[in-house]
Amino acid sequence: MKTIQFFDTSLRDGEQTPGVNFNTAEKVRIAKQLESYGIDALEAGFPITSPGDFEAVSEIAKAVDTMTVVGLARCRKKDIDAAYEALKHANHPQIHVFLATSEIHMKYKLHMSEEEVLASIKEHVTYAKSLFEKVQFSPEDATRTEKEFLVKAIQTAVDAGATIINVPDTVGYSNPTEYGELFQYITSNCQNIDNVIFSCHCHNDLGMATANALAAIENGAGRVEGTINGIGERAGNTAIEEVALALHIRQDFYQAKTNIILEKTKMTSDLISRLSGIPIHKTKPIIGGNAFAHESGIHQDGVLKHPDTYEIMTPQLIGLKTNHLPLGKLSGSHAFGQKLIELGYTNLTPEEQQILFDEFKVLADKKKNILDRDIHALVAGNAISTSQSLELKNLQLQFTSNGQQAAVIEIETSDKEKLSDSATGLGSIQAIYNTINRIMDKDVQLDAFRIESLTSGEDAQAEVHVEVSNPETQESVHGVGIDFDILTASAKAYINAFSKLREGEKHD
Ligand SMILES: CC(=O)SCCNC(=O)CCNC(=O)[C@H](O)C(C)(C)COP(=O)(O)OP(=O)(O)OC[C@H]1O[C@@H](n2cnc3c(N)ncnc32)[C@H](O)[C@@H]1OP(=O)(O)O
Ligand SMILES: CC(C)C(=O)C(=O)O
Ligand SMILES: [Mg+2]
Repeated sequence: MKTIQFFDTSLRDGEQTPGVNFNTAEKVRIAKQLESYGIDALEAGFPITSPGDFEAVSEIAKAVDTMTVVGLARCRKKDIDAAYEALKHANHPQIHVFLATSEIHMKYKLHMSEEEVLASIKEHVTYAKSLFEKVQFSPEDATRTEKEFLVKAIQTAVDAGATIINVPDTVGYSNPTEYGELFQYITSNCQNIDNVIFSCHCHNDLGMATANALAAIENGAGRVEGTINGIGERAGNTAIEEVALALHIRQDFYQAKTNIILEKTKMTSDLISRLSGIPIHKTKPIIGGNAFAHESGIHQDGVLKHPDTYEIMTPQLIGLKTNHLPLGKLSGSHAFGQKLIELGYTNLTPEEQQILFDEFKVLADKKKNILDRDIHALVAGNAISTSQSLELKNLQLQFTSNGQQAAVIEIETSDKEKLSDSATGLGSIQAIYNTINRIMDKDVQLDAFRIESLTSGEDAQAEVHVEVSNPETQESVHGVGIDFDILTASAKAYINAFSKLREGEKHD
């Protein structure tokens, strides 16, 4: 089985992500993490670009032990000298020399002819080889380069001493079929390449960076360049964790292994995300927040019965503790029942569970994320409504911005009698409470009103507490109402208090 190497460029191409700027200490920390993650070679920077980049490459060179440390250089002697200086303390130094070979780049950017480009490659790779044992050459914009000329450029670099040839899809233009064929074309047309490692470097402009890297591997690439979380110039680079996991999970197909310690994937990804300030999209493969989350009922039921039904890898494989079954409107009774058990509601009868499940579905239609506290509230709310003799059946409000508010309310008694009426008030809550007073034909006194948000977010559930007293009997009761809507929760709390007053009257 072949071994595929990983060349990480999170600190060089990754730092070309607009807005990303790692300081030296952060870069050293990342380098150490990448070494422990099993990265074979780390492009620590482009030393000529600034004193800061030079210092970071030097510090990483000193800090890293077994991993190869790479410095980038244009085909300019001063760039190669700077890389040499920065890497002089590295245990395993490597230089990466590049020059664009596509007609567009040669004509408009470099203002160089094909002959000048070939001469520059020969001169600078030869010079790099006089200072470094490991020399990598990249024909920038290879995938838009005329193929015969690309082979000439690569052959020139190999003849001058390059032992690693990287084939960049600089602008993310290629697709897996073409990119794979390009590796076939290069390897069958270049000479003396027995000891040359071919490497791929893809950008994600058309969303094909991972697929292209895998196509390169299928066609002879022994090394993959990429970044953690796929950060990088424009739409980013190949995400190393995606290729590493694809090779692992589909070893049957790719017949390849890597040196990556997969269990460190999540912590490595988290570190890059934290220090780069680039959050990971929820649906990002492997490391996105939803990668191991199952929301729909049929999937949740399957995963509860056997995770393999809907998971091609375990969360533990990438260093996560567990998968996640978020509850939402598409969840089913199995997942809901499992959540009730997790939260300690183990004594519910099947009928009680069914009532709660029906209420949960109504809530989930209104609320995007159902949190544990929502379930607690649901159970608590249900306990309130099943124990009370009055239940809110309907509430309608008419709101005017500069006048009296009006409410129409229907209440059902435990004998299934429906009572309804309407009233106005200065505010919506006063209108609701005046209406309930009319329905109950009693003027009680509202002594206290308190509202709490049970969960966070715009769609949080509200819990309303009221203290109500009967002036005739001096009896004082506490009522509570829980609902997604504040005004409904307020009505429920008041009705709950009335239920208690009625209970008290019955017992007198
Ligand atoms: C595909 C990639 O990701 S390539 C890497 C991109 N990374 C960066 O650019 C890192 C940050 N860059 C920098 O700090 C600066 O661009 C530097 C220090 C590298 C160069 O700065 P300057 O000398 O001011 O030049 P500037 O960036 O404006 O222009 C680039 C010059 O390099 C030349 N050049 C570009 N690529 C190469 C190359 N591979 N070999 C030789 N010369 C090159 C350009 O033709 C241009 O030359 P010119 O000044 O003769 O026209
Ligand atoms: C420097 C080169 C390899 C590069 O980043 C690219 O071509 O995308
Ligand atoms: Mg690049």
